[in-house]
Amino acid sequence: MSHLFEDIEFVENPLYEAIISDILSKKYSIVEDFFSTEDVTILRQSLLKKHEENAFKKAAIGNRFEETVVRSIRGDVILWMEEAKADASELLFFNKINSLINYLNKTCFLGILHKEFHYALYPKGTFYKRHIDTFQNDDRRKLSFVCYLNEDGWLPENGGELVLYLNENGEETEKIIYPFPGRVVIFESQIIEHEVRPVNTERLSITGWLKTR
Ligand SMILES: O=C(O)CCC(=O)C(=O)O
Ligand SMILES: [Fe+2]
Repeated sequence: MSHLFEDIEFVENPLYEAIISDILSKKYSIVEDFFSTEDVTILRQSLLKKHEENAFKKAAIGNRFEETVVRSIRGDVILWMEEAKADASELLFFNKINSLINYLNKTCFLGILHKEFHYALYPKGTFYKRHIDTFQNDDRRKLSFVCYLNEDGWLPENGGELVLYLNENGEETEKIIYPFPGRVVIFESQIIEHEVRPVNTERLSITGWLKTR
């Protein structure tokens, strides 16, 4: 039977395998250095340049078609990324994402057909209250993906922790995740409630979703 597989080019990727095994066992995965220090610097510069050009807008709740800006729920400003118009730094980002998606589709049959990503900047004093990443009218988001673009040396007192609310043996526990540069957090969009605690220092990231259909 082995000849059936001879034509399929497949190289096992230990990093992606670790992500898959985490998600299967605990619904989330934390990956250090998904992006190298150089990649993070390039992506941070891209974010800051676009922010200086006033391209960001206040983030809304609801999907792109039913948006309301509610500052008491979320205070970040965002800019949606367009792969078709990606510059060199964004291509670097999308190349890594596409490689991960291809791997997930080959190995897990997740059927990821679409993706959406935005830059996010949380000004001092802002937060994103506890929520889930899917909408009543749209359940296509399967995996949430957050990548932190902060400077090296992010301190716990800077705030801005991502808190995942997990259910361990019927009890709710909090998984506290600091937004260290290069760190990526991936979790099941339809299951994991989470929040961003108030930030004391501007906090930079790219957030996105891998979607079906
Ligand atoms: O920035 C983070 O850590 C999470 C952001 C988030 O939950 C969202 O944008 O839906
Ligand atoms: Fe979220």
